[in-house]
Amino acid sequence: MRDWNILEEVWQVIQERAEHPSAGSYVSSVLTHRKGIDKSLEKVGEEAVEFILAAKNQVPERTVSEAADLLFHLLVALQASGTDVGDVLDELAARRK
Ligand SMILES: N=c1c2ncn([C@@H]3O[C@H](COP(=O)(O)OP(=O)(O)OP(=O)(O)O)[C@@H](O)[C@H]3O)c2ncn1[C@@H]1O[C@H](COP(=O)(O)O)[C@@H](O)[C@H]1O
Repeated sequence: MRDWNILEEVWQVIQERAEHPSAGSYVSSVLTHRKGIDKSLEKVGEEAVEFILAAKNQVPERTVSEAADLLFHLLVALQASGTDVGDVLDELAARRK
């Protein structure tokens, strides 16, 4: 089974960027965007559509790449909305049958 720690690592970097915005950081640029949370939500929407198209058209490399974009932008949007990813994990765990 693959190591899922990368999701936690990326989440930690997103927290770090939120607490200490830095000039060259893409995450900081999204979190401090003039559109506010809308920028982050737009990215989730865009990447979801791109993922759907790649999967629907059965293009494996693009499906992987767009899924990574979607997961990344979902994590950024969780941060932008003040949601703790730990609560999302708890919710998934509570749904286990
Ligand atoms: N996983 C990612 C990641 N995936 C995509 N991107 C960036 O997302 C940007 C958006 O690309 P798009 O083509 O979708 O969009 P665009 O039209 O160019 O830009 P916008 O729509 O966002 O304005 C690109 O600049 C990519 O580099 C990412 N930027 C950062 N990360 C992770 O976040 C960490 C922190 O990054 P920084 O905040 O840049 O230090 C990195 O170490 C990575 O782990």
